Amino acid sequence: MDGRGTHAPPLHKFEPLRRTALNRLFAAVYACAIIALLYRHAQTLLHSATSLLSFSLSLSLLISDLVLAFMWTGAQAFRVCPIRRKEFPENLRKIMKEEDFPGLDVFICTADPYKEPPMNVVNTALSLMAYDYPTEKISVYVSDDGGSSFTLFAFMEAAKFASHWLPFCRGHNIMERSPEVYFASTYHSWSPEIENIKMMYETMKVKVEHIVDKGEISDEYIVDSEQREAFSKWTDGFTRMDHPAVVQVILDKSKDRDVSGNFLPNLIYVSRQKSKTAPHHFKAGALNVLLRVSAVMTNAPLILTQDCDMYSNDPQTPLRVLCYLSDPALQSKLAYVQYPQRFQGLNQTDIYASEYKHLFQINTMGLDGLMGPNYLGSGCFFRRRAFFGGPSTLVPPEIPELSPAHEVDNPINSREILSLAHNVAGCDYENQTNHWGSKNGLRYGSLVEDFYTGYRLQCEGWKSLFCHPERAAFLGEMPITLLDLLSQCKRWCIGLLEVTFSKYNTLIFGSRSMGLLMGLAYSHYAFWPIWCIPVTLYSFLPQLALLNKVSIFPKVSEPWCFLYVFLFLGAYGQDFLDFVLAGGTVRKWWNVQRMWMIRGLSCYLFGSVEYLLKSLGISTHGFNLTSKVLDDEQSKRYDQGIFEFGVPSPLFVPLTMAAIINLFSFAWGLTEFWDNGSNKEGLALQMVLAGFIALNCLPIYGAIALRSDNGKMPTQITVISIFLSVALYTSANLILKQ
Ligand SMILES: O=c1ccn([C@@H]2O[C@H](COP(=O)(O)OP(=O)(O)O[C@H]3O[C@H](CO)[C@@H](O)[C@H](O)[C@H]3O)[C@@H](O)[C@H]2O)c(=O)[nH]1
Ligand SMILES: [Mn+2]
Repeated sequence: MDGRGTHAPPLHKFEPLRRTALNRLFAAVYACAIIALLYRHAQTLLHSATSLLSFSLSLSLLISDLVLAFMWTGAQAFRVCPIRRKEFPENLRKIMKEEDFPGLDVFICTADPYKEPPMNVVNTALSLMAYDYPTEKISVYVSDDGGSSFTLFAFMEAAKFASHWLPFCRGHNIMERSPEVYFASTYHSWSPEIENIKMMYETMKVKVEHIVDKGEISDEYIVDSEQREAFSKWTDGFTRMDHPAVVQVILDKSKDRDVSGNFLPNLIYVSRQKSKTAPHHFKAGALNVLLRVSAVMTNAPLILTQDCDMYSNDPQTPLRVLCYLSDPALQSKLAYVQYPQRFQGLNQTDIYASEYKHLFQINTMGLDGLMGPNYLGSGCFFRRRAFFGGPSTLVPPEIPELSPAHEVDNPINSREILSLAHNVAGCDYENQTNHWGSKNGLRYGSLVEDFYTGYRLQCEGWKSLFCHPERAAFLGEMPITLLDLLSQCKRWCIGLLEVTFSKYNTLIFGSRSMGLLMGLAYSHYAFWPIWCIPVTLYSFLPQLALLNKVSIFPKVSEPWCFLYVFLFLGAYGQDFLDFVLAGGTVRKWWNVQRMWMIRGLSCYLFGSVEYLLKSLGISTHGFNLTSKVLDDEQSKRYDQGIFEFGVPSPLFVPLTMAAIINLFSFAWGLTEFWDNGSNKEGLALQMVLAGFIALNCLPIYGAIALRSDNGKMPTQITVISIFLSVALYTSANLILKQ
């Protein structure tokens, strides 16, 4: 299983996870249980055909369980053969000379100087420029969709700072190469040298933040004519949605040196042309522009795509990638090596489950044993060639300069190169052919361009790999308010449905191109938002039935009851084990299952509805950027593990209604009939379910009734939810009491 022959030292290895055999056995047992359940549903449905009411009740339960069964089936693909890899970067230099390392073009995307403060973007860029990799092989391209001169200014400052920072990092062999993180950490000793570089950093930070606050770059900050010329592009008519392309070489590796005399990597600022009339395809469009601009300027065979908030936490990261890329056995079909997305600043029990451990770590290991993980948008090293057709069918770009095989022979700052770079960053450029976004580059048509692009590449026959070292390779940020998190998740849902309802449907097209298992795995995600169907139905139907003493689950004395208990405990239990074995804690797992319920009642639901409205042409939606700015008060509450509502958003309404109805039905059940009721046995499971959901809703009750801070549930939402709950209860009464 070694990556090399027997003589050379190994560069990587992998081993299947030990639980695989048990997983398969359990899947077989659980599948039988699901079939039994469906059989029972079919029976009840036939018997209930007499009354419309009981028929629709049974039908709703059947639909819910069909969705659950479908999602379960998809999830099995992740459990068939999960593997864990390990690489040995220390052996790399024994096999390869540094001169033979491939060039690396790093792409960083940013889109708004207010939601993504330039200093954060700069920190990310510096951490990547300081990789333990030959500097003359690195080029960092920053895509600024915010078209902000402040971001350009910040990078001009960062370039000066880099000439001190890069040699400093290498000299001291530090791990945290994001200056902000390094200076905030407390475990290094202090020396005059460190004090000095810290001062430099602070001065730069103050300057950049001052400019962003003030909203203009005053003359005193512009030091030379080159800078003046760069900023002169920001004329009066320049807005973020309408402006010409700006491509600015800030550092040129052929002439800029750091303070110790070594070359600095290339650093290029790109703000693609925008026009109100041309679609810009959000991040996918931005990355395609970088793909072309970088092709013209450096055309490195290796590309790292990175979100602006995901800084490097380990300078060896590109070396690990080389461990795979240099393996001739993998080379020909390997499109990308994906690192997991991991986050910093999450609170202790991760109340919003923003770690997405299943999505980013557990399931990805499962996919790794099949054809490879899906693309996660950030922390991913691509082979440039993968963007130009399948492994054996090259789809050449319209001009030879963009071809992955093209060798750049002009200096990046030459007039020819710059003019071509501006040309390929134009908003009409892609109209020449309609290959971009469909056959070349990142794929258009979905708000989750990462998921969609990885999927399409794998359908073309490309493979991918998951690289998951213990020390996080990158650390990023997740929203700290519930609304931000749910809005992000809603955007993902809309994007996923766009894939589901395209001609590249993951079940049909996906299974045909990649085989059933991969098709199912991708479908598990593409159909993600339909979780809202069972979650919503199970949060309301059994409870409303309970309030009317209508039994919808088997009696506790019936054998069928065991089936329900087994299905519930089996699913939750296996999920729990998966989570804990991947290093999670019990409290975190509890929060994950809670958030699953919350998302089912909010973003999955609203995402599906919004997608529907959009398909009918009633509304439109775009890429609402996740804010990376922290509010002090909110941060404090987040750190204490308190849910943040605060904003009156419709997303909170179904959730609050479910909280009210479950509590009410559970309490009513307890007091009304539990002592002397007639159908205790028939209603017991409904009681348990209502109790379980109410337990999950504890933070919501707190937010409604006990809190007075700004993050509590807004009164409007409480009032609306009570009103709607009463309406729901009354109509259920009328219908069920017929
Ligand atoms: O028009 C746009 C919109 C976004 N971005 C950039 O895209 C990145 C991701 O945006 P963010 O608001 O942080 O979205 P998230 O939901 O946190 O990102 C996740 O989901 C996205 C797909 O929805 C993927 O692109 C990301 O890689 C993945 O981390 C950021 O660097 C943005 O600057 C652009 O460059 N142009
Ligand atoms: Mn993000």
